Amino acid sequence: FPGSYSGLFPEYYFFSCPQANDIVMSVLEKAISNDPRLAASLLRLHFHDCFVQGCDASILLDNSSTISSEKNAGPNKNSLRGFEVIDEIKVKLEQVCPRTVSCADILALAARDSTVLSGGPHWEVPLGRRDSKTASVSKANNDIPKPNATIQGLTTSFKRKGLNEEDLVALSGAHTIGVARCVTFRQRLYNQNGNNQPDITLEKSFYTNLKTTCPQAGGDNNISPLDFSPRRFDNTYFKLLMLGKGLLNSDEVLLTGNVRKTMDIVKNYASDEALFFQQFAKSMIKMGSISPLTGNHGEIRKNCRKLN
Ligand code: HEM
Ligand SMILES: [Ca+2]
Ligand SMILES: [Ca+2]
Repeated sequence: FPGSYSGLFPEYYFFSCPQANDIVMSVLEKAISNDPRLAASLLRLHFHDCFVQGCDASILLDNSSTISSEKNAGPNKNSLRGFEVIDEIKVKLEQVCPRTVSCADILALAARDSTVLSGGPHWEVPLGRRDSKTASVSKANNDIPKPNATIQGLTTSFKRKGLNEEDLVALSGAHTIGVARCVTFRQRLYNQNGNNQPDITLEKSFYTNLKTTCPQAGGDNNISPLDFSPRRFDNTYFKLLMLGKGLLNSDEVLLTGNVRKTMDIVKNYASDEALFFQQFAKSMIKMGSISPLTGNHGEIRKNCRKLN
């Protein structure tokens, strides 16, 4: 069952590569101070990995004669970032502990460190994932939720991964950092229900401002922050949902989707940041445990972009 006990544990590299965690952190400290958005991009990479075939670094494989890269799937194309930093970490790890630390574990550590470096909670990352020998564009298209999803669509797609409403709301809180492109929220501004009307749950001044960033035609790649403190991992995201200032449809419906459970959780996180941090850490461990490859399954890639 996905999300249940996984065989992963934080001390996995205790003897084989005790420097692993420090190497990941030291590369990220530098990279994120040069480009703060990288924290958001790396957190998202781990999500888009885990939701497709499990946390197996399938997301990192480039096109080749045998691989059709997930990077070209709808939710990923022209959207994912951070691959070069993962490469940099992998090169350093191969120098110190060759063929030992998986790319899937690098993604999990990078997601945690990105959260910490942005001011969010710390958790011990269970380790021991191995890397896939396959990728799936079709699963990437099917299993990663869409920004115009309804609350039912979101709960269903998370349930399929063994994640409940609590996980859905807490993990959506990752949108406390980073940005989204106009194409991902345009529908809400101009044609929410096929009637050429905006989403009525959008707060008026927020709506007016968004229209200047995201015109009805053109400007597809113009970006807007997912919350008003897009470099700071805090609970502002949930406070904004309460004000009708969530950027994506999938954000706002956590409150307005008429599901009592998610609604109540949004309110709790908006008023209690510590509670959000605590649940975010728990849910990240759960998400990070989706169908890992262990034992003699998969491999430890030398280069995260290709099979050995
Ligand atoms: C609940 C369903 C979710 C949907 C529908 C969703 C959708 C999106 C979309 C459309 C974007 C903007 C992409 C673009 O402009 O190209 C985005 C950005 C982002 N997402 Fe999600 N997301 C969801 C859940 C998550 C989860 C679970 C995480 C991590 C735990 C996450 C982390 C992020 C981050 C950090 C960004 C900003 C990335 C950057 O600035 O580079 N999202 N998401
Ligand atoms: Ca994967
Ligand atoms: Ca924030």
